[in-house]
Amino acid sequence: MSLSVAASTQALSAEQVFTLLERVRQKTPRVHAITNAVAQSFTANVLLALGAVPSMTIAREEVAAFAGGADALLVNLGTLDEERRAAIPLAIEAARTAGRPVCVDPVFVNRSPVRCAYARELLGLKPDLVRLNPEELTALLPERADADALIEAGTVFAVTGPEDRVESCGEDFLLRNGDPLMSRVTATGCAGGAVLAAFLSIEKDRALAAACGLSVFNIAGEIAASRSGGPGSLVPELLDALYCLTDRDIGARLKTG
Ligand SMILES: Nc1ncnc2c1ncn2[C@@H]1O[C@H](COP(=O)(O)OP(=O)(O)OP(=O)(O)O)[C@@H](O)[C@H]1O
Ligand SMILES: Cc1ncsc1CCO
Ligand SMILES: [Mg+2]
Repeated sequence: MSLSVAASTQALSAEQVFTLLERVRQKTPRVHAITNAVAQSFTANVLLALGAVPSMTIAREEVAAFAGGADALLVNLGTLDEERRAAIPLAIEAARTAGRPVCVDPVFVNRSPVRCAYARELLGLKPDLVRLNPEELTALLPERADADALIEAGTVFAVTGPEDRVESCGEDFLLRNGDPLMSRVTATGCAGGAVLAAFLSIEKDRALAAACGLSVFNIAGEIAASRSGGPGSLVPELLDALYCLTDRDIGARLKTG
């Protein structure tokens, strides 16, 4: 399902992507990630390799302080247990009050009506960005008009898979970096959501931030795949590639438009 309400798909320059990556590295934003139990460690390591700082607590007594003091909030529904259900609205309210971007990853809403209903409530809070797969998008927003209304209200959608689309009320981006091996390691999408949160914290143009963040993550994934023999070695190679990523890497590999 395409969401596009914008006039055209924009190209992205390697300079734009590297400039935003450098801003992330210079600012070292803290991303508070309420993420699933499977993704936690990998997500924290991806943020550190990127040059950001992770915090991950889900304790209801502390989560507002952590989220309110962070530079961005990621809410991932992959293991939506009681503790996370309680923490998520507290964290969103704290991040909103502090004026920080809120990113939502509605993992597996296509597999659970209860989770889908919860995720729709979160959409009512107008997150800055929603990152998801096409199947999750179809389950979450079967009516095109509902998706369009959210986009018009300012939420950006980052739909990932073999190709990635960033859809917004301004510019749209079509991104073609990444490697199929990335989908053979769990939580690459989840960790990518944390990267997007970091980029949204340093750039007010959310669609541009999302496009640059996805490009950085997927170019690192491509480099990692070229150096690894399979999913096991992809993980450390991805962390190393993200940490070492240069303007030349981006210039040589960026595929957009
Ligand atoms: N076939 C592919 N070719 C290139 N890049 C891919 C491919 N499949 C996935 N990716 C990239 O890998 C990353 C993970 O995307 P994917 O859509 O698989 O996430 P996901 O299913 O939400 O993952 P998870 O839920 O396990 O975290 C994205 O950055 C995406 O662009
Ligand atoms: C495998 C799995 N199960 C719940 S979350 C998760 C990580 C990928 O989304
Ligand atoms: Mg996912």
